[in-house]
Amino acid sequence: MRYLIAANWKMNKTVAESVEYIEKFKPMVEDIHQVDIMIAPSFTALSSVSLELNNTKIKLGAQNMYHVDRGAFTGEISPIMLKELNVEYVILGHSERRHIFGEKDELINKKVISALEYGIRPIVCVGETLEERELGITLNVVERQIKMAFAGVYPDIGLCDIAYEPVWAIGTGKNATKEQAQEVHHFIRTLINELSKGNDETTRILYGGSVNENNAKDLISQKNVDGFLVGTASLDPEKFYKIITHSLEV
Ligand SMILES: O=C(CO)COP(=O)(O)O
Repeated sequence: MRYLIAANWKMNKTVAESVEYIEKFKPMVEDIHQVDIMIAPSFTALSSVSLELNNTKIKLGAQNMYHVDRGAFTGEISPIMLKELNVEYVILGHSERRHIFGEKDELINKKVISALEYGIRPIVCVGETLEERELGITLNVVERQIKMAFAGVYPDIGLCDIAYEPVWAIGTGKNATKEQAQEVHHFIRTLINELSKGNDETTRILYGGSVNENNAKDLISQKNVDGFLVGTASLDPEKFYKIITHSLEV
């Protein structure tokens, strides 16, 4: 399994700041070929970052998209607009989209289907809230989110990646322990194996939620942790680079 180490910059960095980051980061990872590296900047920086990443191995991602190719959808971004900028990955169903903007499983499913149609690889985010964890329903929540996100496309799960991001671990500095992560990742691996009838060999199950240069090695050493989706720590090229190098050590 080729790991994927992905940066989700969320609503951070202007165009100038994004370009400055990439110029610093590119030479740092020039000789790293063993893992896939992806960066998802803000929509306004996609075009400039796309040019910067030309002729590098670093992949470009978007943080969201709408599922329709054009039309009267004020404020939305379509898959053809992303394709034009060489976007290869799209983060879908992030908990901030679900909880702040009210995205439901049904909409996430439409977006997954659309991304696959346009050849953009979805990274589908799932994860429980603190309340759900305390109620002991973490695995039920993750199962529902996965079954609904991939409804109608189970045989194509291998064309997607999944990020397990417990909501209580995002931006809190309180990451899941390696045991907590492994338990859910193992559950997801078994579930997608069943759903896709064994077609999931290329699906990476990423962990996200307060990943940093100090906890990355412990987390990635777990059998079913196939990479990371990093928020805060990815905003600093040195920290993001360290997370990548730790994932080369396992
Ligand atoms: O939401 C995340 C990545 O998508 C994780 O964010 P943090 O790394 O800031 O906790």
